[in-house]
Amino acid sequence: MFLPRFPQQAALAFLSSHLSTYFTPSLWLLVSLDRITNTHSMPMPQPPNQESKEQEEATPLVFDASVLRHQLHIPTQFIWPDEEKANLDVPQLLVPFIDLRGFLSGDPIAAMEASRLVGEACQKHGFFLVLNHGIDRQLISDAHLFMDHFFELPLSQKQRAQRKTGEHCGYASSFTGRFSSKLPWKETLSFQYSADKNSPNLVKDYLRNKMGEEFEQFGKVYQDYCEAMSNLSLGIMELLGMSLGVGKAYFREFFEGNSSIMRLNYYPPCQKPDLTLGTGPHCDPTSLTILHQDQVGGLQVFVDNEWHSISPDFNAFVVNIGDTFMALSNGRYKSCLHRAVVNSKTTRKSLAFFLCPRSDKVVSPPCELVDNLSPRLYPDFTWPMLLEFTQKHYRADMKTLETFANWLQRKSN
Ligand SMILES: C=C1C[C@]23C[C@@]1(O)CC[C@H]2[C@]1(C)CCC[C@@](C)(C(=O)O)[C@H]1[C@@H]3C(=O)O
Ligand SMILES: O=C(O)CCC(=O)C(=O)O
Ligand SMILES: [Fe+2]
Repeated sequence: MFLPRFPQQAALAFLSSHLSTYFTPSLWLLVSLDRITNTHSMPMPQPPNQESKEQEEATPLVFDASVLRHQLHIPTQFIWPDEEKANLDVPQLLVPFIDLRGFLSGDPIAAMEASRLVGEACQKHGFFLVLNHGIDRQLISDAHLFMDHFFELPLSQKQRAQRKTGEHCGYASSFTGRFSSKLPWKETLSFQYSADKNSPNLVKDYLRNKMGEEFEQFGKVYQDYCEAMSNLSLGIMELLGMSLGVGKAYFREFFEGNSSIMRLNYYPPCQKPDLTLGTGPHCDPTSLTILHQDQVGGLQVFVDNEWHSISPDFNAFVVNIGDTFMALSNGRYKSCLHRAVVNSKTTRKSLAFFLCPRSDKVVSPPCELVDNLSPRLYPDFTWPMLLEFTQKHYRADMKTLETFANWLQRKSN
């Protein structure tokens, strides 16, 4: 557990300056060499898990689903250990369907009821579904359609947007250059969205610049989709604030001008779906995830010591709490372990919007959520600090927040 040792602001200033020193390019090189040679000579605590080392050692291998599909044996890097292997036939999770129609039209009674249901789900496992969310059906269909166009392009064209090591945006094919084992059976395209008024076309410009002029329309669809997701998440933040007793404006204001991540997940069919995983078990390090899955199904959530599925529903978004919101709520609301399984017949797609605070926002719970009975569980941090942790030091899993908090604490000692 985190025990504050300094006044909070001082601790944060100390940690951020330490972190930025740690990552100046020349020092970063030293740190990398230090990791490779394992001499541990740097005065900083070492990153806590395997992945930083894996990132150095990964043997690039190309994930080309159209080739792999015809092989009898899948490469060993894609085979997950027995204790993590997928079970495709699991019971369904009982998650509440929360109808947002009344809340979105300003009905205070409907808002109270929606916030009660949201609060109940977030204390238990952090997953719920929203219906009548006000997002245009055509926009959702277009977002899926343009995903098909993108992922069906030849590899060389998708690689125009190739994601570089240490970066979280771009096209990644199974993370073959990033990790060397437990590779996910998927391709992804991720990009940054900003709700800041000064960056109204970030998504559109990024996609057009990377992919070419002919991707103008493609960029527009995802620009609009991200904007719609950002607005929906601010509404959900009102419900979360009401349910936690801090008022509806608190978290909405915290996430205004958010700097979020949009990710397109594309899972090709796999001849051995019981040996592999599309996305490994993890808790999202981000604040709130709004997911739209196609009709195929594959999302599983670990509740009451058992994996459960969440069935697809075109009319619903799956919403879940991430580690950053768990820290903001001082542990009241749970960020829950989940994964995505693949199947042998059909490609599966999902659209994930990861709400993240603006980079200068300090993640620190409101005073109403801290008292003698509920002391601070996590140190102050900013989202870029946690993001950097997941991209350079630690492969996100079920323990990301705990490991990050301990890492920060050791750094501050
Ligand atoms: C900040 C992030 C890291 C990952 C993407 C995301 O934007 C949110 C979730 C993270 C992830 C999906 C959790 C599972 C492992 C991971 C490597 C993946 O399979 O995609 C994670 C993402 C990452 O790029 O590190
Ligand atoms: O594809 C899915 O259903 C889940 C993906 C996921 O958990 C993620 O991208 O963080
Ligand atoms: Fe996730």
